[in-house]
Amino acid sequence: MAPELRVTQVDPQDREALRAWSVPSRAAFLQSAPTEEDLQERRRAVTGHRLSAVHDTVAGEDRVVATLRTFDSELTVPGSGPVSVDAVSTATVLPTHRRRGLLTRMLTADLERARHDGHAFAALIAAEAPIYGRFGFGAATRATSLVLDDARVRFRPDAPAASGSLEFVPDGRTAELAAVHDRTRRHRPGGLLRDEAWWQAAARRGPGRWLGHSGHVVLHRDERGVADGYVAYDVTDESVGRVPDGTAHVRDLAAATPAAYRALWEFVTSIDLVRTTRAGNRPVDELLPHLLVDPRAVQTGPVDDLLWLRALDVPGALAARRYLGCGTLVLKVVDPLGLAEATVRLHVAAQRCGADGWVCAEVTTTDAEPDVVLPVGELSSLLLGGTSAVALHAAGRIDCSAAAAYTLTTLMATPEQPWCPTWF
Ligand SMILES: CC(=O)SCCNC(=O)CCNC(=O)[C@H](O)C(C)(C)COP(=O)(O)OP(=O)(O)OC[C@H]1O[C@@H](n2cnc3c(N)ncnc32)[C@H](O)[C@@H]1OP(=O)(O)O
Repeated sequence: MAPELRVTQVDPQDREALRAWSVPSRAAFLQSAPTEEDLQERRRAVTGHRLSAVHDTVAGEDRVVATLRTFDSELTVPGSGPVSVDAVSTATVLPTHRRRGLLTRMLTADLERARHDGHAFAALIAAEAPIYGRFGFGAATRATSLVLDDARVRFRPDAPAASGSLEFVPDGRTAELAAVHDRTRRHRPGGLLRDEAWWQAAARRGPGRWLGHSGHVVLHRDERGVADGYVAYDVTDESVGRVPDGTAHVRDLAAATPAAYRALWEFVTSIDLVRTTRAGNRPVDELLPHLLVDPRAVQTGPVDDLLWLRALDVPGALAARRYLGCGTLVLKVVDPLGLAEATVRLHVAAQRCGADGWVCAEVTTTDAEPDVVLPVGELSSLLLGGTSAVALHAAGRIDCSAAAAYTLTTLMATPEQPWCPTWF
């Protein structure tokens, strides 16, 4: 980085500093300069976050030319619920300053800090797939889209029955939605904490927001009146003449019980004047097709990566999750940034089994000959159970025998595919 460039930390409560910080972050994401309202909202959203800025002198003035935002969050890992994670976002560089190493400088400094602060993981959503592998991140969750032909959606007689009740949620009333999400995000690997600021931002409307301009939220309650699911959806109308042709766009659907899951999908696919239901960012192993008489009423795809993970402490990351298989492997983890290099023995024995079937691993550093040599990004993409070690081995990305790749695949496997429904 050129000597005239300086890195500072920005206080979100400093109005002018936040305005200067917001210029590159909006320009790089192809948005216009921030309005007063944008700034107010941004301040609420980033309070308590770490904001880095790179400054340059441009036409004699000090200007922010690059940004990075990180904050402490929680990530659900297989079998053991949420663990702390360094969440990385708003990595932006003005187009006039790209490819001069500014992202590299900000991100490596933050990862070193996060490692020092005791985080075993960092996580981000990558704008483009080629950017973050060099920093030791690997794609750890995938997501897909669904298109439903509503007229063909009929539930099988053996599907869980819909019980309980449904109600529209008035704008801004997010407390019960937050409680439902908090219940559901703890079960599937890849779930992330949504804090109060996330829900405050969700309550506001506009283009690109959770609910867009004209979305609705419907809450499901069980028979005792406890909220256990919701669907947030937007509707567009493509009707021509008197032939109704509306589309419901599911923005978010969370269900803590099978009854809520069925009731919410049944509701959103049976709205009058709506013929098609679309849903984005859904898990790749969505249950819905299995519940239908005609599973082809649901068209699935394309599938894309979503959450990228980076182990910062290899023994800590392996010990944080639980396992369903058993076996022993020595893993040598290579790290391009030198932050998490380690050789560890991962031992999962059946007798360490918990009541729910998940097993704690014994993870010890060792100087034994490794069974598997792998880059930290590849390890990170295996950790939530969404990537096959057999596939990485076949692609030449991890160095081991076919038998060791198989053992690693069975050790890392999870009953449900990891999924992250939360953008940040
Ligand atoms: C977590 C998030 O916030 S994701 C959002 C990322 N931001 C965006 O997509 C907004 C638009 N893009 C940008 O602001 C910038 O181009 C950034 C942030 C992606 C990259 O910033 P830069 O300062 O240019 O990156 P930097 O110079 O440190 O590049 C490091 C390396 O990554 C490579 N790289 C950087 N961006 C990309 C990319 N989009 N595609 C492929 N390679 C890339 C560079 O070529 C360089 O490679 P090298 O070391 O082999 O020379």
